[in-house]
Amino acid sequence: MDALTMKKAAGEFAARYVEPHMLIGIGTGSTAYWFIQALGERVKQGLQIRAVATSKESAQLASALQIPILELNDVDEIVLTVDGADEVDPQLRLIKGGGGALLQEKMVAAASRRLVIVADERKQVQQLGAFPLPVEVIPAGWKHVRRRILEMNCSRVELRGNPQPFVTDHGHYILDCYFGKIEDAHALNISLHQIPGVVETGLFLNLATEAIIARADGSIQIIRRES
Ligand SMILES: O=C[C@H](O)[C@H](O)[C@H](O)COP(=O)(O)O
Repeated sequence: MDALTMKKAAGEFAARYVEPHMLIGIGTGSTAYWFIQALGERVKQGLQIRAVATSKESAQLASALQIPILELNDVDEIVLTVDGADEVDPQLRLIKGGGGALLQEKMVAAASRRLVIVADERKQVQQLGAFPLPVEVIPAGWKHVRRRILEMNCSRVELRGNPQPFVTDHGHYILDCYFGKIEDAHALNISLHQIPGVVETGLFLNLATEAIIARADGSIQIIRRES
C-alpha cells in the first residue's frame, strides 16, 4: 500500500466510530481529510451529527459535505475527535502541527473525551523528535523566541514560510524546531511554554486515547493508551 492508500484506510476506518447525534471534533491534514470525506458520505446517507473543526480548511471541507459545524465556544464536551499526527510514540504522545493547525487542534483535543489519531505506519516512532517540533508564536516577538529556543539544546529553528511567513488561522507564526530526539517531552513542553511569546507547542501529551495505524501490508493496528 502506498502512503495515500494507507491514509485513506485509516481515515475511513475512524469514520465507523461516529454514532448518530454525536458531537465530534474533526481534525486537519491529509489523513483527517479521508475521515471527513467518509463522514460526509455517511451524512449524505442520513447520519445526523454536529462537529467542531480544528482549522478553517477542515471547516470548509466539512461544510461543503453538509456536515454542520459549530464553534468551539458554543459546545461543552466533545465526545470524539479524530485527527492526524506527524509522530506517534508507543505511549501515544504526539508531535502535531505539520499543517500549522496545532493551536486549535490542541484546544479541541483538550475539550474531547476521546482523541483518536489516524495515521500511517510511517508516523510511528520509538522516540519523538525526528520531525521538527512546530511551536506557534506571536509574530511581534518571534526572533526573541527563536533565540531562547536555540539556547535550549535545539540545533536549528526555522520560521515557517518562505519568503512570506506562514500565518496560522489564529494570526500567529510557526517556528519549526529541530531538537533531535526528545528525551523528556513533558519537561520540554513546560520549558517552551515559559518563553514569553510562545502560544502553543506541537507536543500533544496525555491527550490521545487511541491510534488507528494503517500498515503498508493493508492491515489496521489499533493502539489504546493505558490510563
Ligand atoms: O497541523 C496539522 C496537523 O497537526 C496534522 O494533523 C498533522 O500535520 C498530520 O497531517 P497529515 O495527516 O497530513 O500527515
